Amino acid sequence: MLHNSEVFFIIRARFIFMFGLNKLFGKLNPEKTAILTALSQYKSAVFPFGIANDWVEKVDKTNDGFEVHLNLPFAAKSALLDIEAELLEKTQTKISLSAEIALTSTNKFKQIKHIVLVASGKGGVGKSTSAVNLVYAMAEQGAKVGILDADIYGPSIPSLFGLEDEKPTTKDNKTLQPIIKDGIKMQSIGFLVPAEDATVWRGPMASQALNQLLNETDWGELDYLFVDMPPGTGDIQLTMTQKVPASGAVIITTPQDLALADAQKGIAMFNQVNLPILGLIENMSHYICGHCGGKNHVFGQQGGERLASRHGVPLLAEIPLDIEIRTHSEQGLNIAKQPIKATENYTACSQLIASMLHYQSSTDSQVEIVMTDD
Ligand SMILES: Nc1ncnc2c1ncn2[C@@H]1O[C@H](COP(=O)(O)OP(=O)(O)OP(=O)(O)O)[C@@H](O)[C@H]1O
Repeated sequence: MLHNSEVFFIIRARFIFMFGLNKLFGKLNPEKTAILTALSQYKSAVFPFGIANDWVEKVDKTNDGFEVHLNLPFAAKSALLDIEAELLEKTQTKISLSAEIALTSTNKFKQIKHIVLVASGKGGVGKSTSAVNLVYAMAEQGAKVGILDADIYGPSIPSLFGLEDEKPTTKDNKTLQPIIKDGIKMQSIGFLVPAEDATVWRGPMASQALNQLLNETDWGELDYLFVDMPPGTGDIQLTMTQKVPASGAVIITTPQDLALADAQKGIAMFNQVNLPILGLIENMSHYICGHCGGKNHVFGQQGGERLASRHGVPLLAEIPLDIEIRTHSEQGLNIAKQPIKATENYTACSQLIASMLHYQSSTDSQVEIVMTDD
């Protein structure tokens, strides 16, 4: 038997559904209703609750099907092809999707919706390379993205973007303009002081420098700002973590035991300050043989998976050890615009991060799906 609150929930849900449809189309139309139903039933790791009706901006009839425009509340534009394929299968109608990315979350800092820390317990595991490639992938999903190089002791953002000779400018003598490449805004101590000066900085100076770079850069509006943290889990990293109003952290590790042990310390550090861990990325996870296509687990197997499941955090990606990743990074190339296989990993990973940040901060979606039994 239904309880009062359940009856209320059902009436409310129906009201929202009907009102939403009427608002969109004036009068209900069976073909359009079927499209909305199919969209809401589409499920994937990135869209665990389907495509909500209120993300649908408009549905237009064309000569051979429909055009549907979405306002997606997180960056996942390249999922549209997959969604189109499922809609075709379900409705037997050709449906072309287009989308704008319009985050609904409130700003976490100034005009920045989300700040994501990219950390590693150990140096040299590919943290900066992964951070830069995630940023490229996220921008390709239609988001406004920035990256802050907090790796004060070894700033590598200028070289990974191929912008070593750039110098930030100021319009008002108070704030620095970020350097911009492919629409991505960036700031790094490496643009401001010679590398040898940065390496001698002590802890307080390092976290002060991070604060200044974050506060005194004119970031403008950003959906996601990634922070490339210094490697390690010591006091400096802890202080930095406490000073940045981040939404979550991503930890990069390799499958080696030593790296995994340090990644575990990273998990403990973020738990200590109650910062949600969005997931682990196992970098240099395996090597695909260029001759036979076989997978070689050069540094060990399933270490990232075991660590992730032990701590209840998602394993976001297993990125191969790939010569093209290294060469593209060394040349400062935008990996998301290159036709290389490894790009898929960063694309999938960036969508998962965007989705998790959305559902983590969206109270609306929780209100609609939670049912009480009192
Ligand atoms: N998946 C990969 N495949 C091949 N090479 C990689 C991969 N990831 C990173 N590398 C290479 O490994 C080296 C170290 O990467 P990177 O500088 O990103 O590590 P890091 O963890 O940021 O280091 P640091 O601790 O010094 O900040 C670089 O030469 C980079 O090109």
